[in-house]
Amino acid sequence: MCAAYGYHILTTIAGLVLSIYIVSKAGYRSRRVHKGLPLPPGPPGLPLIGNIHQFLGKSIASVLEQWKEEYGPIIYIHLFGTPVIIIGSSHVAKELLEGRAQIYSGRPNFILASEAMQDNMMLSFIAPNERHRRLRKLVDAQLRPSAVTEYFHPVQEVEVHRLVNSLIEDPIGWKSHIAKALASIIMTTTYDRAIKSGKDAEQVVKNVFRLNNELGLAVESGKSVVDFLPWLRHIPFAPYKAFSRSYLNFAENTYKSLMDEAKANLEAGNPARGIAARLLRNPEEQEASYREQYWGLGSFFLAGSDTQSISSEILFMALATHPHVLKKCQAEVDLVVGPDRLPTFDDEPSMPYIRATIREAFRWRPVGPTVIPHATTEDDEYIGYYIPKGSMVLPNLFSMHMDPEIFDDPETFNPQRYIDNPSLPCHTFGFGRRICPGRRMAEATFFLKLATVAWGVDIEKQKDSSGKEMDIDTDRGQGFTLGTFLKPKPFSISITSRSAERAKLLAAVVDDEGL
Ligand code: HEM
Repeated sequence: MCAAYGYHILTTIAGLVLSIYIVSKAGYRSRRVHKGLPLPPGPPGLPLIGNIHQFLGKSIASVLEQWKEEYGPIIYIHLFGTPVIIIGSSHVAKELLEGRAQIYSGRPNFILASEAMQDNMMLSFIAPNERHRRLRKLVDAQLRPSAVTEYFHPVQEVEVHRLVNSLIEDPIGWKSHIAKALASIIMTTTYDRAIKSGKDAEQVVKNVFRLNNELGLAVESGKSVVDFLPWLRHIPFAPYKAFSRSYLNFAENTYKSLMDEAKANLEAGNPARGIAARLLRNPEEQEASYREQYWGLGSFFLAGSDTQSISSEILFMALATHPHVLKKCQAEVDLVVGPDRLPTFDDEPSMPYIRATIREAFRWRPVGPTVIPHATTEDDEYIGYYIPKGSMVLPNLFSMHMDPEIFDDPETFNPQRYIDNPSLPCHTFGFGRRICPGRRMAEATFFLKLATVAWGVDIEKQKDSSGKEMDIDTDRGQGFTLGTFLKPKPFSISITSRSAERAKLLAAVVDDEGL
């Protein structure tokens, strides 16, 4: 990790020096006017580097929020001459990212994160080209609503039961139980490979962490100079190359060996219902090559694990700090389910408050406050402004989700707002043609998880040795770190079973379901 970061810094410094030389030769782009149209407003930048220095040492999200206050919901800046459009309102996001999806569904030129580190194989990072079409088709087909119900629900039920049982048996380890359960859902539904032992879980969670974390370093806006100065890739010993080669080998081996294992399992005649097995059983129906298939499934592993476990930590934080919300969830579950059975997916339509609580947690502290940047594939004009082709488009979810004109008292965690007005927006899963294809699967897991948690346990702030409640800082600046994801800083909670009878019933179900 440290070595990877070191390479990254070296790459950045080398890039900066070279960029100043090249850009000074070429002349930097000033605030352009095209066919008489101005660019959107924005903070003035410096010659050559643009606005990059304004992010140094600050959280990107807080800088963007401050700019929204000053310049409004659509802002223009540039980073080394690459135009960047920042969107700070739901209305503008819907008009552009959804209404004009044919122009706004590109991805920036992620030379480090996509080309060098992933050989342009990872769905989330590639431009809307033929490969993207094949991979998105494969992923959408496997995550369609009927597949989620048929293949995912049985696995989600078993894993959620095991999770809540582990929370009762070992409350201190709550975070690792969550990470393990969510990784296991992905591994079982994708590769028929449930995580059984603690050691197995540790290895999978470690792999996911490495894949996400190193990629995060490369994606954070403005950190990868080669993305803004593509000619740097022609320098033979550019230091980022060693780092990216090592990442690519690791990712390729991880995704390929998971698929190869699923293939061997199938060939051995073992029962297999996972996505890999479904693809492998019907090779003639697949447009995507074998390599594309294992990278396509790798996108579940990469995009579906940390996003869900960090969002779960946020949900638990919200429950521990808003006891009246947990009480209302418990009252709803008790009314619909009662004490003598566990919640099921069939209960979902009768549990609007549970659904609203999940949506509110996604709104309140979105795990990716700038989602994955989009890019424009054509020049465009919007409300009298010129939007250049090739702009990076950065949705600023904090400004959208905390807009006082849309949300009453937006900083307050209040699920009731989605009951009173179900059409209130929540953009945590992104936009338009690039919207998260795993959202239905994630929402299903979150429904059953919260319903079963509310059925089975109480979550409260932890008390210290003198019996005083320990503070949990929920402030999105102070209480969180923002790297690849918005992640709560460590906090302690107390988890206890609601009654001995419920704990016994749950343990018996887990026992029945086996490992
Ligand atoms: C709480 C859970 C999750 C959150 C908050 C989340 C959020 C996101 C966001 C914000 C994007 C980018 C959208 C955009 O560019 O507009 C995305 C893309 C993606 N997500 Fe998720 N995600 C979650 C779970 C999952 C799961 C469970 C899977 C798969 C099983 C998944 C697979 C993907 C893939 C493959 C993409 C790339 C789509 C593309 O670029 O065309 N995600 N996700």
